[in-house]
Amino acid sequence: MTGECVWFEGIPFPSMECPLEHLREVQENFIIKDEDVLLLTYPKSGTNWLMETVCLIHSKGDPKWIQSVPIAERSPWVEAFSGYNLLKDKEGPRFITSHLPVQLFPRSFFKSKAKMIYLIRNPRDVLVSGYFFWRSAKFVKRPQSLEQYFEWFVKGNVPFGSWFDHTQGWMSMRDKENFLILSYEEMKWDTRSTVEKICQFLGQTLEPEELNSVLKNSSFQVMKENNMSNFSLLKGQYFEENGLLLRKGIIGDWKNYFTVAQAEIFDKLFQEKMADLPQELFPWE
Ligand SMILES: Nc1ncnc2c1ncn2[C@@H]1O[C@H](COP(=O)(O)O)[C@@H](OP(=O)(O)O)[C@H]1O
Ligand SMILES: CCc1ccc(OS(=O)(=O)O)cc1
Repeated sequence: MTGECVWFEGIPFPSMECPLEHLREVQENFIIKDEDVLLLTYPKSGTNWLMETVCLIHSKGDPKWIQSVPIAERSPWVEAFSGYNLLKDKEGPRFITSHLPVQLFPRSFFKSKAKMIYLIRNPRDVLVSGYFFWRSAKFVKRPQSLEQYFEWFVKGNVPFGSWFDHTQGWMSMRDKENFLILSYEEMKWDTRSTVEKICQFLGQTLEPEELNSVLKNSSFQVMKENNMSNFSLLKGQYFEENGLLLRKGIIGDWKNYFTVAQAEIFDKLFQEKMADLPQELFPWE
């Protein structure tokens, strides 16, 4: 194990980019503007795919921006020290990414009209994706086995805390007109319709060939080869290995890893924790 997490309000955060004083500063003093677009996810839900898609929609399918500027500079993570510094002086509409749970998000946001997209994914696939990702990261407590990570995940003892609490928290915004919920699964099943939905939400129109270019340039294979988007620039400082962000990009990989007992524990937990939300919100269930 290298880095440990820092704990803020009962939740573990990556130690390197999210020191305690910084998380407090973000919550209390960062100003969200009405024209901002917020990309909100629990880690490993397809955050970077959504970022790439939104950037390409913004550039009307022209890949120049995504091929020349690192993804973390195009839509910085506000809770990351470096992201915050990029964002705070930026003029005009901003894309802002965040894994923060709703109760720790900048307070100014509750009074703003900023558009928010909350992307969810089957937590079982989130768990497996997270295991392979965090075990190579230098800035969190690394799991030694999937069995260990499963135990941590169901207790919420993983970076950014409990998936269940994160999802419950942000879902409380779901009746707001500036809040769009998407799922990784619908993005995979019908990427074109999902991109059209995002365009409509953002008030952006695309010509058919522009839409085709968005789809092509945000595809798994093209993103995997784009060094501005595949985290290869972070190898060394943040990660031991390359290729962990765009690992498989499929639905249902958890079935290759969970034991029968783990699948049963997870089903029970999901039912207990999410029973009060409409089940149509979770297309994988
Ligand atoms: N263009 C794309 N198409 C499909 N899946 C993508 C994708 N870009 C990233 N992903 C998947 O999203 C997950 C990473 O999520 P995040 O960006 O939130 O960290 C990874 O899942 P897997 O580890 O299951 O492959 C990754 O493969
Ligand atoms: C803010 C720190 C952080 C942690 C993990 C990240 O990767 S991913 O979004 O989960 O792929 C990015 C930033």
